[in-house]
Amino acid sequence: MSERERSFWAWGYTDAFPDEPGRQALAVQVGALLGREFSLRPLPTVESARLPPPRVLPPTSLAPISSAAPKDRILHTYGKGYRDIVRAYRGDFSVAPDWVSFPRSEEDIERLLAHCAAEGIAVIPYGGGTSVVGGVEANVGDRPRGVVSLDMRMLDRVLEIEPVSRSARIQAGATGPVLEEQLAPHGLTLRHFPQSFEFSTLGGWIATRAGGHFATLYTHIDDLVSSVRMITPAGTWASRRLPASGAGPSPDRLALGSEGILGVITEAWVRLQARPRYRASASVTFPHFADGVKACRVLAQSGLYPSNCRLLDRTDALLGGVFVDGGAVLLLAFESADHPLGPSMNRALEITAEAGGVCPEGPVLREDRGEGARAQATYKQSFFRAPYLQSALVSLGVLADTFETACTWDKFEELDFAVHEAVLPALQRALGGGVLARRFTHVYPDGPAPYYTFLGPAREGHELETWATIKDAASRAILASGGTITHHHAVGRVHRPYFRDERPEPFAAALRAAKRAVDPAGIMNPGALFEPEER
Ligand SMILES: Cc1cc2nc3c(=O)[nH]c(=O)nc-3n(C[C@H](O)[C@H](O)[C@H](O)COP(=O)(O)OP(=O)(O)OC[C@H]3O[C@@H](n4cnc5c(N)ncnc54)[C@H](O)[C@@H]3O)c2cc1C
Repeated sequence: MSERERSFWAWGYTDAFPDEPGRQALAVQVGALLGREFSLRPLPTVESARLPPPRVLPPTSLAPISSAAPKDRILHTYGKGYRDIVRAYRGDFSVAPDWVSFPRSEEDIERLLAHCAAEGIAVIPYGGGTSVVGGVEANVGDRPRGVVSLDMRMLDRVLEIEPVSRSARIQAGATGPVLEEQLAPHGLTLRHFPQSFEFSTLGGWIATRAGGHFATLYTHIDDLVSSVRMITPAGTWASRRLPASGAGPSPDRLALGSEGILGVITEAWVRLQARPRYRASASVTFPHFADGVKACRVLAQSGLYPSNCRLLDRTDALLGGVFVDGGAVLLLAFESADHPLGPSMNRALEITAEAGGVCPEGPVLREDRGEGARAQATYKQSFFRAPYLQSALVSLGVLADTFETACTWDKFEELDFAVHEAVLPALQRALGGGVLARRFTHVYPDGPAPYYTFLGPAREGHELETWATIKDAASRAILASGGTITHHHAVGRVHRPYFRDERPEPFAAALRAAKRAVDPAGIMNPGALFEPEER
C-alpha cells in the first residue's frame, strides 16, 4: 500500500497537487480563455468536513478488516467527478458510508456479504474511487439500514503469469501502476491506460467497461479479459478461461459493466501483450475540424489501426497548452513489438494529406531497445497532470467537466451540432458564457467517440445546480441525435435516467431478474444502473 497521502477532496496525492504558483499560472491561463480574472480560494481542510455519525457498525467478526474512522469514511464518500469534488471541497460528506471494509481474501468478502445480506446493509464495491458518475456514492435510497464501502486495495497481486498464452491472473484491487510494475519484469504489459490509470483498478475497469488511452483495437478492457471471478451474495461466479467461446451468452459479458450491482469482482485472467519496441508519431494540422473528421474516418476504415488517433479542435488543444494554426490537430501514433512502422505511418500521412492535413515537422520514428518502462514514463508525463488540474480549477471557482459519447459516422455532424446548440446557450444562460471543446478519444470503422469539455466561471454556491442544467442539456442532445449516454465513463447514478431511455425494456427486466437471482436481498450497490427501489 502506498505511503503517500491521498487528498480527501481533490484528485490524487496531496504532494502532487499544484502549489500556489502553479495554481496562479492556471488562473492566468483559464482567465485568458474565459475572458475574466480568477483568484485563488483557500483550500479546504479535513477538519472542516461534516459527516453524520455511523448508523451501524461492523460486527466484532469483521472489525479487524473494517474502519469507521471519519477519515476513512470521508475518503470513500465520493468518486472524482466535478460534483464530487465540489461537494468535498465544501466539506459536505452527508452521504458518507457507515464504515469501510478492507478484505484480505475472498473469504473476508463472503463473510461481509453474508452479514450485510442478513442485516439489510448495502455494500458498495470500491476500487480506486475514480468514478465520475456517482458509482461509489452511498446514495442508496431508504431501504438499507446502513452502507459499507468495500475497498479492494489489499487484493492487488498478479497471482500467475502464463507466458505461453500471454495471460495473467490478477487480483481486482490492483491499480494500473501496481499491476504494470509486476508485469514489467516479464517483458509484458496489459497495455490498458485510462487517464485515471494512477488510481483506478482492474476490478473497477471491468465493472465499468473502461476504455484505455489507445484509439483503436485492443483498448477496451472488454477485449482484454478472458475470464472473471466474482463473489455474489448467492455464490461464486467464475467463468472458464478461454480465447473465445460460442457457448451461449457470455458470463464475462454480464460481469463487464455490472458496476457492483451483481457482486464483487475479485480477480480476472487478462490478455497481455509484449512491450512495444517500435513507435512512430506525427502531428497533423487541418484547416477545419470537419477535415480532420474525414481523415479520422478514412484512417479508422483503412485497416492501419493507429494506436493514437486523437483529433483535437482548436479550443481543446489550447486547454492542453498547445496553439494550433488551423481548426484541428490530429495526434497520430503507431506502436508495435514486432515490426518497424514507417510504412504504416507513411500511408496514414497520405490519407491525412488527402483530407487537407499538413504535417510540417514530419513523422518521428523510434526504436526502443529493451527500455520497457519508457511507454509508461511517456504516458505519465503527458497524462497524469490533467486530473490534478481539473481539481485545481474547482479551487479557482471554475466550473469544468467533461462528457463523452459514441455515434456512427453518418450521425456525427448532427450530434456535434446538437451538442453545441444545447450546451453553449446553457452556459450563456447559467454563467454568462463559457467554452466548449471537443476531441475524438477513440475511432472505430463505424464511428468516433467524441469527448467534450466545458468550462465557465462558476457561480459560488450554485455550482451543482448549474452543472446539472448543462449536463442535462448535453445528455438530451446526445440521446436525441443517436449517441450513447456513455462511451466509457459508465452509468452509475449520474447517467441512470438517460440509461433508462437508451436500454430496451425487456433487457432491463432481464438484468433486474439476474440481480434478484444473485443478490436476493438487494444489497449490492443499490442505485447504480437502476433506481434504488427498482428491483
Ligand atoms: C480524471 C479521470 C480520468 C478518467 N479517465 C478514464 C478513461 O480514460 N477511461 C475510462 O474508461 N474511464 C475513465 N475515468 C473513469 C473511471 O476512472 C473509470 O470508470 C474506472 O474504470 C473506475 O475504476 P475504479 O477502480 O476507480 O472504480 P471505482 O470508481 O472505485 O468504482 C466504479 C464502479 O465499479 C464498481 N466496482 C469497483 N471495483 C469493483 C469490483 N472489484 N467488483 C465489482 N464492482 C466494482 C463500483 O461499485 C462502481 O460502481 C476517469 C475518471 C477520472 C476521475
